[in-house]
Amino acid sequence: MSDGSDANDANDAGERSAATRLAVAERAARAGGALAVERFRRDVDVVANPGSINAVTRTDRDVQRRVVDVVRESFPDDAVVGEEADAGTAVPDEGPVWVVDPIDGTNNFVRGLRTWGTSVAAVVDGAPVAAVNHFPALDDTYAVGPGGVTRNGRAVAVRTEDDPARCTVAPTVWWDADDREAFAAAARAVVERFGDMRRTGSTQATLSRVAAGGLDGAFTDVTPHPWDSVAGAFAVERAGGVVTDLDGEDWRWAPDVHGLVAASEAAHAEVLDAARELLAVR
Ligand SMILES: O=P(O)(O)OC[C@H]1O[C@](O)(COP(=O)(O)O)[C@@H](O)[C@@H]1O
Ligand SMILES: [Mg+2]
Repeated sequence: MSDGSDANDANDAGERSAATRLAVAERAARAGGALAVERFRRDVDVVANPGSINAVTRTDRDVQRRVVDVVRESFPDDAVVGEEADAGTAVPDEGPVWVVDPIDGTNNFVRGLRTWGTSVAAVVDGAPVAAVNHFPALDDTYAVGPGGVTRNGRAVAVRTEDDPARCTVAPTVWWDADDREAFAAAARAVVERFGDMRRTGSTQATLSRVAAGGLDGAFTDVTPHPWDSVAGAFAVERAGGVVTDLDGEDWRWAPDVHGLVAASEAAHAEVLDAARELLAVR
């Protein structure tokens, strides 16, 4: 009869591997962020989609290369899903993959606003095991792993406020120009239900702030890109929050997942109700 030690050994090995991946994610995000912050407000070169929400800078591309180089030093054979070229765009259900957004919040980066960061998540068999969202111009680094969530090395957790009038919620991810009724409905749902609203220009920053209690919740009814959402959603969940789709089912990135509702446990039901108001305008 087993004394359970095999299962314990497997758990230990899993945690060790998550801890290794977390260390690599942090090294990679810091290396990428260091390159970006050197150029911030000095050398910002938009190379695609100037003036648009989808602007791309030379730095986005260079940072992704640097992040991937650091990951490959330790995990040369793992797949990469990333916002810029030479990477996949969908998270596979099997195997290890690194989900990379070199600069989440490129528009803020271009305009000299500080809320942008480098996001690196390690996913194994479809589930995140470690992630880092590094915001060098803010000096904030969120790390998510077996031990929970830290910001600059100190543990953080979601807020416990359950009075919507004292909650601040963010409609996030962005709605295209022909989708402004949904955007307006999202904003209306927030201002009519909650104390206040925020929009940061970076979904990873928004989700990181939910994880750390700076915001009570965030939601969208669109399917986010994995690089905009996986690390931050994992942070919210590991910080004690709840992350679902628009049907209230556990959220996991998939190409057809319907929306994202990430909130503290105390606020999630109300944030989900707000998000579901968007069903009426579709
Ligand atoms: O939280 P907000 O203000 O809706 O910001 C959302 C924007 O942030 C982003 O995460 C920015 O992503 P990129 O800068 O990597 O393109 C997008 O999802 C979206 O355009
Ligand atoms: Mg992004």
